[in-house]
Amino acid sequence: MGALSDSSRNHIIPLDFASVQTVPESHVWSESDDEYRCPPGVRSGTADPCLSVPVINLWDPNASELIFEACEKWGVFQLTGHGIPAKLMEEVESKTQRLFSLPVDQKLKVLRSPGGGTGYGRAVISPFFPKHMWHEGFTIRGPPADHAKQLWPHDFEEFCETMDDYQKQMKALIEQLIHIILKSLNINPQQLNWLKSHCSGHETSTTPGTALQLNSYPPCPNPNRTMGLAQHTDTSLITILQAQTSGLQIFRDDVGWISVQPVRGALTVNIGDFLHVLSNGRIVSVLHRVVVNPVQRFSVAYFYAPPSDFVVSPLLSKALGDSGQGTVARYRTVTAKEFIDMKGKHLDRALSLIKT
Ligand SMILES: O=C(O)CCC(=O)C(=O)O
Ligand SMILES: [Fe+2]
Repeated sequence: MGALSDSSRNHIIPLDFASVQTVPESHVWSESDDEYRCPPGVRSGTADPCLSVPVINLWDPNASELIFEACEKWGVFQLTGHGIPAKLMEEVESKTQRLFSLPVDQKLKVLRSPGGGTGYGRAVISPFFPKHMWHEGFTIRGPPADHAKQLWPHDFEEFCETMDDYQKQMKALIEQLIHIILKSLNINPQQLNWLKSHCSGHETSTTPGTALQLNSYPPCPNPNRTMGLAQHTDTSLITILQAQTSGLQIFRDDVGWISVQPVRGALTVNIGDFLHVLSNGRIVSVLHRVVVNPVQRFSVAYFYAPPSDFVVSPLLSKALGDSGQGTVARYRTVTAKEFIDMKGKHLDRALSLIKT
């Protein structure tokens, strides 16, 4: 491997967390990094501890209204009654733990390649921040067999089966949620004609773009001076997160950072940029980050985006018109791929770059 690719590799390799006793300077987020810890003009620290993200049961007769209200006000909610078997959620969690518990030289066998979309490595948003994050990740797109065979040559099938099953169930749940939200917006779901397209496991320009992101936030000797995952919005229509431990915080303009206290068995549903644009800004694309605990934390995020060729623009409807937001498109038209590329170059400034 040449010198150039070695240095790009180094930008992807996470710290060997097991071998450090103190937090290295490269991972210390100080007061002067506050502009990265907090949106401009807002004090760091957390908001009213009594304020909490809505918890919605999908079986509630008013679930559709409650979901839409949460999307407009919060851009995030915890979902119970979602129908994902507890056993599958436990298996995904334990296989995630097993992966991150491997010795570092094993994990490096499946290192993400520079510019690549799958494998082990630092958060892809890392280059936008001055300090490194207390985090290691593993990204899966479609069947993870190639990487799993490298990690566990003799028993890779179980990992693949669990992750495949989970991805299928997440996809179906997100499509159900998108239907509910489009109905509330009075938008005909046929405008998104790829919804419920058959999942062959292989993505094309006409199938939804999906990814499963396994995250580990290792135990930290000085959690107050580190950042698990710096603030960002997701480049998805919807992201579904599974995590048993606290650490996720979401930002609300009117109150600041709020911790999401995981409800047992619930999944956290985050609205991403694409749904924000399709709703002409009516639905919030939630800004979020992860703070570090003294104990290790794992999370699993499933991202669902439109097909790369899909032309994304506000779907104006009477419902939007009624609120005065429907008559003028607040975002210009871009393909999903163009927007993803803009996000890769500009991160959270990408949305403002497509504002009309
Ligand atoms: O770990 C979490 O709770 C959040 C992860 C996340 O935001 C992401 O992977 O985009
Ligand atoms: Fe995220």
